[in-house]
Amino acid sequence: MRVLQADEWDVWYDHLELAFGGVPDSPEERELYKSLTDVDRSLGVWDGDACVGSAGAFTFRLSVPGGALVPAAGVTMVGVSPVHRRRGVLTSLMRRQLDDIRAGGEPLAVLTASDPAIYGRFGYGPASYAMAVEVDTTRVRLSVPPGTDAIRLRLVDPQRSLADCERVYAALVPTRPGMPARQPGWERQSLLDPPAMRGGASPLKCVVAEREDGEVVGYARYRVKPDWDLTGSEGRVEVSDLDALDPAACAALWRYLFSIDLTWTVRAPRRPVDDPLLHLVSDIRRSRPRTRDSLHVRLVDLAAALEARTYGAPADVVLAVTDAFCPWNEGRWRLVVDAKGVARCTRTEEPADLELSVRELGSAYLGGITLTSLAAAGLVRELRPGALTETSRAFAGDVAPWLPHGF
Ligand SMILES: CC(=O)SCCNC(=O)CCNC(=O)[C@H](O)C(C)(C)COP(=O)(O)OP(=O)(O)OC[C@H]1O[C@@H](n2cnc3c(N)ncnc32)[C@H](O)[C@@H]1OP(=O)(O)O
Repeated sequence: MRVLQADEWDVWYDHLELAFGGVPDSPEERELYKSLTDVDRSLGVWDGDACVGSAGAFTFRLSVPGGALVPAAGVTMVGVSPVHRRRGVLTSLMRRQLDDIRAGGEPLAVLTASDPAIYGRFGYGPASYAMAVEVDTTRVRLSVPPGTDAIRLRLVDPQRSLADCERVYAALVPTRPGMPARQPGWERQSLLDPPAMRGGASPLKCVVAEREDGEVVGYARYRVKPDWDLTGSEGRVEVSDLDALDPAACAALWRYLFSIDLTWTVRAPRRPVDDPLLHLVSDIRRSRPRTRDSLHVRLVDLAAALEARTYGAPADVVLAVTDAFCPWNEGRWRLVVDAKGVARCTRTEEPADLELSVRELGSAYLGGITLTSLAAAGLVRELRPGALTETSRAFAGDVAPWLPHGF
């Protein structure tokens, strides 16, 4: 195993495509990910001159409860050759990678898992969910808040409107945990539009929502997939992004997407689980919400991570943490949260109030999964009566964490 050389990237990426089943990315996607790869953070495992294992990391800053942006390694491009699997190659990549992340001083590692069963053993816990909706717009109506009619919508070129949309995105990042602040080059990901990614739908379109003074306060990117049968048109709107800074802009964008001629369905595969849409639709059942795990979080430097976020209620608890893969986090930690929600986390010899693994702390970290619910599953143990409620209330957030794009 060794750090990748820049001129090995294509062989390394060919290996990764093979591990994922062998369907090549479009040239546009490949070029984008090549430009985004941080070669110095990419590991390759070689058998002779064949690449048989890979793992990479993007250098992200992730929003956490309270709005701070915390350095986080965005673990990515993990793959092991089909003929080298189940011999510990992934385990050795994870070992090296987490040691490197720790040495580099990032308190967090985050990833989206191809298979949710893979990463728990390495201390990652699912911390945010994504909701997919598929709304039958022939039967579901939207009720919109006052001010919606004052929003002006403009269909714009996705590329030319990018700066306005990025301003909206940047304003949202500190308001919702789990969003990566945009790093240079990543804005291109949302504009990726090779014909191979469209599945028969139109090229990517962009609609922006403006206030009366012309300020852009929201946008949606989408494609239209026409479909015709004997009864007429049954087209679909496929929403890839929708971000808005106020309720009126949000409602105006959804109302537009619901009303596109010749379409019957609006499909949005990656929405926050507390999306306002759920409260605007007349029929939540016919909006068919479904959830899945999204961002998995690993506390690499437990104390730094816990001090980097703020908390919703004061607390003074001792956590007994197990962490077999990163034993530097093991042991008892006293977490003291003051009235402003600011925490100090220090090692202690005092008796423990709660017992849990680093994985549960990762799950609760962004405020979307409660320690109480993890305790109900037997994953957190309360050793002092009252400590569970106290800690769970402190960790829980008001806004559901959300990862708006894959990586
Ligand atoms: C962040 C990302 O990039 S996610 C993408 C992950 N990559 C993929 O899914 C591509 C296809 N799959 C692969 O490349 C490989 O099978 C990998 C990377 C998932 C696993 O690599 P391997 O080298 O086989 O893993 P390794 O031998 O280290 O296994 C470690 C443990 O994880 C388990 N494991 C490995 N893959 C899986 C899985 N998909 N589901 C459940 N458990 C798994 C192994 O059984 C083993 O458990 P054990 O220690 O109890 O025996």
